[in-house]
Amino acid sequence: IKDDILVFTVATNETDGFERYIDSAKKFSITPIVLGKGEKWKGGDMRRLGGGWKINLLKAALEQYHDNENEKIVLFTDAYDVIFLGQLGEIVQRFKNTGAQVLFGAEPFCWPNVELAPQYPEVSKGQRFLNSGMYIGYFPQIKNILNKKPIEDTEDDQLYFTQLYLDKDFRESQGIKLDHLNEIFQNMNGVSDTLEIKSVESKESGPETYFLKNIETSTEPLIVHGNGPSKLNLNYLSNYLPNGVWNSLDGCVQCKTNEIRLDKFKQKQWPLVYLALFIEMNTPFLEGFFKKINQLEYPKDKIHLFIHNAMKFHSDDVSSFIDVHGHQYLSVKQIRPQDGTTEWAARDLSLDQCSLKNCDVYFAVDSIAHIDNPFTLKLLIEQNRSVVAPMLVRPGKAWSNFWGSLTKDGFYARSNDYMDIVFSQKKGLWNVPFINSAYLINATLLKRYDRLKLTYNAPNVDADMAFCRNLRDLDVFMYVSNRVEFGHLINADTYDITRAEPDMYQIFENEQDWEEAFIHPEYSEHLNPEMKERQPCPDVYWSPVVTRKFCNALINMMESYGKWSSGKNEDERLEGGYEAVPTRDIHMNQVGWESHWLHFLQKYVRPLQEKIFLGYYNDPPKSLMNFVVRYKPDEQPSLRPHHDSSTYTINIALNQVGVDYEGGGCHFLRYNCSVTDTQLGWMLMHPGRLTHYHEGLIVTKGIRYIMVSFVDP
Ligand SMILES: O=C(O)CCC(=O)C(=O)O
Ligand SMILES: [Fe+2]
Repeated sequence: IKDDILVFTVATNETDGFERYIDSAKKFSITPIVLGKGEKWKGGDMRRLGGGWKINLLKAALEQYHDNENEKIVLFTDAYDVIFLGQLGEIVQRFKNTGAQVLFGAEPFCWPNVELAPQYPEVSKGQRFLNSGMYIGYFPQIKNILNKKPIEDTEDDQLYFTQLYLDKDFRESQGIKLDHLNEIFQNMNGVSDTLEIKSVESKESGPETYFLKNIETSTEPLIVHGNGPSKLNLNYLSNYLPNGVWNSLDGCVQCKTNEIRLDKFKQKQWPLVYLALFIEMNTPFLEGFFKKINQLEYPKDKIHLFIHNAMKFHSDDVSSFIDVHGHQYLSVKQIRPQDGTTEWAARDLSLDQCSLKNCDVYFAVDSIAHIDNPFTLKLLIEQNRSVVAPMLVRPGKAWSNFWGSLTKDGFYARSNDYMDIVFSQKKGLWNVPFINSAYLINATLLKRYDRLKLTYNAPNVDADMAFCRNLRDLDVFMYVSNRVEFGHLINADTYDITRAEPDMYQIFENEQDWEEAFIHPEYSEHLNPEMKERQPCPDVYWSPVVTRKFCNALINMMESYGKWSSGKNEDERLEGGYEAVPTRDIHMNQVGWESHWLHFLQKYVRPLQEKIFLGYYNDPPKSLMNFVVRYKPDEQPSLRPHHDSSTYTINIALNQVGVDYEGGGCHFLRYNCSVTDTQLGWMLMHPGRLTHYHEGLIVTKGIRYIMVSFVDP
């Protein structure tokens, strides 16, 4: 016969923790009776004392049952920080095996009154002290315990049970025992280190099975309680437990519950979004940032836009984005650097604005967060969680927008699975203690908690640290998703805005973005051996390498620096102090861009060279002469015939013939062949000596700029 068993819990709010509790119960077909639902919590401050109310609620709930139901079993657990890991039948079986009439969970701390510790019976193994978050017992004994003496709602329930347990006569008369070895109940506080998530391979080809193992007591507990500070450890466990929420075959299974599908609705009915952008630091590639914001696949007339820009340097970027795209949004609110608003105040304000506009979701994106996947906003909404962040990582690095774990004082710590998640070896929806840079918040949260509770403001901590701490305190789960790729993080650490064209200097720190901005979109096709390079003159090869943005930036770098050489033979920049065929130029090292240029040579020019001049390898290529030449009718309009001191020379056109200047080009005397229709961003590559005696043709109007390198001199 089926055991007659009642499962009770107390939960006033349907928090994320409560939902998780219920989900875990459902997995094992357990239907807890939820006491206190919708009521105002009367049990005092749970972080210190209180909880007497839980006793009173259960006492009242049990009144409807008859006293003679001797075989009825009552199981009580907390809700927000508890998950079931096993079948009720198994729980009851193990309970019966203990021989106890009532079994409480045990923990390593004598709490709330440590002075009672000596009164506890000693144990040789496991946990010595009573914890009241989980207990199981026969109905009559449970009733006896609950009715033993009155307790105020705000008095401490654990103290109540502790006192009864320490009364030896009462304890023995009611058959009260503690689950010292965690056969059923695992309270985590203080013993998280002894807990391991284990998995066993399936015998068939199915996914592996997960269970919790206490390696100290060698037990596999059936209900786990992340009491006190251990609730973050429980959050970590619950990414894998109970079995079935995640496995390596199917990825995340649990993440599919409660999802919504926006395509089922007309766009008019899609959630109203409050999109809040934050530029709190000078940020490389902000243009790319805005481009990706603009490309989000979501109706702009369903988006209120908010921008806090704290950086004067970016004022023009922000204005031009708003000028061009602002009108498409439902509304635009802008806070400028001159307004002097602090980060936390701006963030708090944006939450208030979201509520004011009656938004359904709030989406914060910081300037370092590049949302490359245009479906990100839609996917995050469809994920339908209280708070969910798209995982963003610095490309190739372990630096991301979430923390897997926290130190005791709330700083960064790495979880066991952090690297697996960051490098997407494991994909899923992960409950983590800290997120930043980009995240979606369900606006019902903003309605539920006032700005005192849900604020970015706290003394001596960063805004995002303060906010995440508040979320943790409110039992709001923060998820980070790497179910698909969403985007990446910009590294702003070395960004030096005192330079002209600071983005150009980011070739090392933000390679991917640098490439996107500055490398010609057709460049990579030209690496293909099948692709024949254009050859305007014998052994002069012609390929696209850099973008217009690159060309403009390089010219601007040089013109801002402004110290063009005199064009005389004497040149103190050179080792020999002498240049036989001088140009008016500026060297890369004069603008602090030599190492960047050499990297460009190695990464982008060398592969083309290896394809074009077969059998010549020199990696990394060397080059002492890297410079931008300026030809001007009234300055130096041309360059007389010469050889270059190079194995091969590259010559990139930085501006456009017929538009920016007239005349110009490069003439190869041996072949009587000229390249005069040079293309902006395209590179000429030719041998430097012997066969390729050449000259720079006369510029008759405007200014011609080229970028020249003598490679492998
Ligand atoms: O003007 C040109 O395209 C040729 C420049 C050149 O040969 C050089 O700078 O060495
Ligand atoms: Fe030359």
